[in-house]
Amino acid sequence: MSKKLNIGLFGFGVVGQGLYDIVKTKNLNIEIKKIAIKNPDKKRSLPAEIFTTDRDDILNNPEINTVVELINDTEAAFEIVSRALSSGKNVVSASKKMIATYLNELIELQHEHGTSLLYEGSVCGSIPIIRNLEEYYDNELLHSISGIFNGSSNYILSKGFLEGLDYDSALKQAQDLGFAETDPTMDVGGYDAKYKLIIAAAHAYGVVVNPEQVINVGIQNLSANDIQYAREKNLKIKLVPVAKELDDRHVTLFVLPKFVNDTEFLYNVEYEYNGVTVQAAFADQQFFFGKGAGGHPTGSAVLSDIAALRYDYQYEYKKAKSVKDLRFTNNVDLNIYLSYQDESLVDELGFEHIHERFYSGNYKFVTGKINLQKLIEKQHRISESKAFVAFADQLTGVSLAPVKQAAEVF
Ligand SMILES: NC(=O)C1=CN([C@@H]2O[C@H](COP(=O)(O)OP(=O)(O)OC[C@H]3O[C@@H](n4cnc5c(N)ncnc54)[C@H](OP(=O)(O)O)[C@@H]3O)[C@@H](O)[C@H]2O)C=CC1
Ligand SMILES: N[C@@H](CC=O)C(=O)O
Repeated sequence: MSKKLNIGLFGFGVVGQGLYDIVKTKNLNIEIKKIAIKNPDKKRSLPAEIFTTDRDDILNNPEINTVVELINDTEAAFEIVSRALSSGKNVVSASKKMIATYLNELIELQHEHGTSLLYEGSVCGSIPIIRNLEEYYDNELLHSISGIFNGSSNYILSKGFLEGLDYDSALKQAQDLGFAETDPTMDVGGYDAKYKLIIAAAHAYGVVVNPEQVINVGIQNLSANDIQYAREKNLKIKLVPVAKELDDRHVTLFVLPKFVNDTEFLYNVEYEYNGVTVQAAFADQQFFFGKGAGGHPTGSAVLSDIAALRYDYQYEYKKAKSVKDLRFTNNVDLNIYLSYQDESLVDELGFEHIHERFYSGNYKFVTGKINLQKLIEKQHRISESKAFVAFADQLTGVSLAPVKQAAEVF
């Protein structure tokens, strides 16, 4: 018999309400006892007695054994989750920024207090990728994980590419549908996809990477010329996070827009759908597909975690224990496309090879091989000068850069 879960829920927005809708249709051995929210004056769909603005009503309540954290405030979420884990309560969270930022601390708290933190809903909404990376691929060597990890930016790209809708209107729709973050720069700037990538990489490779070390370039500077370039080559542009093992000691992570061709699974992933491509040594290529944003899809993943807690499920971070020598690096070479206005940017980026250069009126682009570290150094410059960068290759083309001779380094 599974144990009864008495839940204290933090957050009753898109995902909190979505979870509540699903829970009430089920006859599980779980009960939502109290819901903490921020604004006591907001109109709610449930009786006032269930709500509180005092987090202690949940955290200090001995009857509540499980906390579900679904709020949009990273620091408050970390405080709530830390206190819950430290006081013997298991936690389910979907707050990817909080989890990616504080993953080492959260792993430590679980070890120290013997409590469990599950977060399937934090990565690609309804797609069960974390538990698969943790359990199913436990003994598999994973060459790469990549995909579409952000529903809002994919929604905007699909609306533009398939329906010709302008960027601002498509973003407004993504916000109205509850897909976008409170600050949508998180979505369109590739931050949200990066947080999710970092969480996935911890389970796939056992490396916990500081978000500040990982480049994220978004879709804000995408122009009609870039879309036209893709169309003419029968390509689509998607925002793609990549984690790739380069050799048995190095793994790299980056988030860049990518040209995707029609033989790739991601080509047909549209709107708020997400997709995850796993390239494994023995299983070869596998693809996971599902809704990546929205109250009910995310609520379904949160509920699956809650149900797993009835049987005391915990992540073991198995790869972290088994793979000791793997290190994160940005010292990789990759092929990119850069469309730009400011000619000096191309020189500053120091391409290793230029494959193609094009000038016509106000549309200029270059394709070539570059060191990722160079892109990181010039990231602000690229964004300020309204240049657009995309990964223009397959993952097999991403390689560890040769170590420079001392004379070249200095
Ligand atoms: N929307 C989506 O599709 C997905 C969202 N997520 C993540 O889930 C989390 C919630 O997202 P979402 O539901 O969209 O956000 P919303 O903005 O819709 O809702 C946020 C909720 O958090 C509450 N809240 C904020 N601060 C506090 C606090 N200090 N104490 C208690 N409650 C607080 C708000 O209260 P009030 O109602 O009073 O304003 C609100 O109910 C975020 O971390 C998001 O990144 C993950 C996957 C998908
Ligand atoms: N803002 C996110 C919500 C889900 O994680 C997205 O658009 O994917």
